[in-house]
Amino acid sequence: MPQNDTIDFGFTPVPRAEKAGMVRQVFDSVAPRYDVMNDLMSLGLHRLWKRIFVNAIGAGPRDTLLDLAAGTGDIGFLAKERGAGRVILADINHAMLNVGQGRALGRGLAAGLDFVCCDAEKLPFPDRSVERVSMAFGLRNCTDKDAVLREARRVLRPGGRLLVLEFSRLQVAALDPVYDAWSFKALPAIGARVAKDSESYRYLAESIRMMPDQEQLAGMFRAAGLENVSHRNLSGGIVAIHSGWRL
Ligand SMILES: C[S@@+](CC[C@H](N)C(=O)[O-])C[C@H]1O[C@@H](n2cnc3c(N)ncnc32)[C@H](O)[C@@H]1O
Repeated sequence: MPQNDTIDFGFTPVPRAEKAGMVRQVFDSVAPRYDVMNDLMSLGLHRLWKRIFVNAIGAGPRDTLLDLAAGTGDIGFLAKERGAGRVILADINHAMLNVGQGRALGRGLAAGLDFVCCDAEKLPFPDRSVERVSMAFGLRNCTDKDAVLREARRVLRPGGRLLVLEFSRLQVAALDPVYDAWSFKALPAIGARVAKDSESYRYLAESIRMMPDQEQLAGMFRAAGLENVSHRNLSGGIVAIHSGWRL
């Protein structure tokens, strides 16, 4: 098979056309236990990272925020609670969005939130229609990451901003062995016990390692036409927030 027709699904090359379906199966499987697993896998740190991320998004009451790969809603809910105007939660996976809709009702947040099932690589929104686009822990699961960044820029109004929160590269190499042990031994074991699915968590750990590093992702932002690109490491580079503007 020619190299161009394969893409990484974690550490395994798979036919490009099959990755989206395989990712969908992962999130179908993990959806019911996704939130509790996030707390266990990150030792609660994801809550801090997401609060910092939503502060960086800075969506005000007049802004529309499009949150891509919204999953079970954490980013959209926090943004809404902090005064964002319209919030659109977009995800390719019905099971994740269904969990999110239930959570929104439980938090009294249903008004002002729109749930849209769509592919971030091909957005069903008009050009120049939103002030902010965000994506947390979604980009590494997409088949064509460059297409996602181009689509995000297309739907942003001039003066609008894209922010991406993703796993990145640790800045202290001495910590790599500990991080590897946690990712490749502990995570699948916790996944097997709590979510009854070690394979999905093995994929998630592998996909973290396959994610472009801080500089590479910044270069992809620029190649998509975003400007004033910057990034900020959190927790020593375990994750990073990338930002770029449509001017
Ligand atoms: C790790 S979850 C992140 C959920 C949420 N943003 C959070 O931070 O908790 C990744 C999400 O990306 C979604 N996803 C994967 N590929 C996608 C695509 N091409 N377009 C939109 N969403 C996608 C999955 O369905 C899943 O809900």
